[in-house]
Amino acid sequence: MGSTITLHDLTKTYPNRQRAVRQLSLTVEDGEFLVLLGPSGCGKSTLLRMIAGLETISGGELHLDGKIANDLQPSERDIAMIFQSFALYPNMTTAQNIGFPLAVQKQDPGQVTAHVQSVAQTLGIDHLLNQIPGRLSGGERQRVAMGRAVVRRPSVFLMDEPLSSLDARLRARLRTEMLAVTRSTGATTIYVTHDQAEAMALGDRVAVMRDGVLQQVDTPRTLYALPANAFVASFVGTPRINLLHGTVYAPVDGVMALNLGAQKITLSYPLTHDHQMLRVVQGQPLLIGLRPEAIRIADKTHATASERAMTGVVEHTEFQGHEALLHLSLGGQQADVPAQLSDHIPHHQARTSAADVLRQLRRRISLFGRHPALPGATEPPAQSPTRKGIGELVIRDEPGARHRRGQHIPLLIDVRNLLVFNARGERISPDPTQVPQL
Ligand SMILES: Nc1ncnc2c1ncn2[C@@H]1O[C@H](COP(=O)(O)OP(=O)(O)OP(=O)(O)O)[C@@H](O)[C@H]1O
Repeated sequence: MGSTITLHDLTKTYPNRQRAVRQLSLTVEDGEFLVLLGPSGCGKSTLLRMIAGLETISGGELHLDGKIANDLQPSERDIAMIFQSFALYPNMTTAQNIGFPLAVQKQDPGQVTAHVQSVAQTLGIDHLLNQIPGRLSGGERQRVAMGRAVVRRPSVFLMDEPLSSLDARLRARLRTEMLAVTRSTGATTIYVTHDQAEAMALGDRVAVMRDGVLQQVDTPRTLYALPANAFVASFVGTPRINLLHGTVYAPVDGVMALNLGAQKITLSYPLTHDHQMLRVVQGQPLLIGLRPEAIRIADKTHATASERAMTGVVEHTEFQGHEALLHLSLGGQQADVPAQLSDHIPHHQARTSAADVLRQLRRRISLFGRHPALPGATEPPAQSPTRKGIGELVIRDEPGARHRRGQHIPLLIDVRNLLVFNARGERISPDPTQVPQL
């Protein structure tokens, strides 16, 4: 059995006034495997340590199974923690290390031996029960550490980058084993990592943090397809999402398009509700997000109804074995992820509903008549891109393809896969987290 962990506005300010976690609210369901993901220093470990009781809570509330737990001692929380550098007792054998938590509880030695044997078997280390840690490999030591955490069947596992010191192959194998072991106990798990691939592979849900602030918590699929903001979009997925500066061009009596500098992407008609809404932000600086799979190399004669032709100029190719990454110039400008606004806690509730904004928008358009009078309408130029040295677009290519530097490549962009963020980086299309206000 696991526990439900609820955080209400959890905050940590260190004595040096470093605000490591800011008003973080989140519920981890009983038996869930939640991954905390974010760059180094974003507050993941601090959050985990507050839940474990190893760090005092500066503000907000921690609930375990509905009961406030802010001031419970670590030993009163029924939580096991596993770290990257988990210290095993160097003079104890594997069996003694695994059995230690039970021995401390003064359990019957016969039962302890049987229990240790069964845990070691599950983790594939039963042949190492008489070895001391110094004679074990990194992966084996980590399995022993896992065994020691599992043996007392806690209701919560907190894991802080437990595999980061291991090589890539062993990590991939151990993480699958770890997932299986925690699932078999039914415990609730919070797993910290800064490796997005690991997070996506493991998590029932993934909570993304930045500068102490929770950005989004969702299933890996939703996180990838509907990132709440440009930071999440660029943190999740390899190769990274392409972020380009762009504006909306929306003449009242013409075809709506996204202006990317030298080239444009016309939108599909009939416009989706989300694309209709983009009219509201006409002329405003936006970030256009294009995942590599939204773009393919093909001539416009092959375009489907939702694909638009563009031209890219090859800057360079990165060979990756199973694929190649092609860096291209579009004649646009690559955008950075906007800085976190200090104290900006993202809230995903729209102030006005999308339907309301669309109603107002239609009324305004009918008032303007046939004149493209909404502010900010500048028709995108249609220029041919030139090489700049650094491409702003990265797409996947066949590993055997031989594209020359400076070569013009025909591209098809699927407008159904466009992500649009406002200048603060909040997603406004599709399915806006912040409905653009008129
Ligand atoms: N004891 C402390 N005193 C003061 N500041 C601290 C302390 N521990 C951590 N910090 C600061 O709090 C912030 C969050 O640190 P934390 O270790 O929680 O981040 P993290 O996301 O786990 O990073 P990493 O992935 O590198 O372990 C950092 O700016 C860090 O320097």
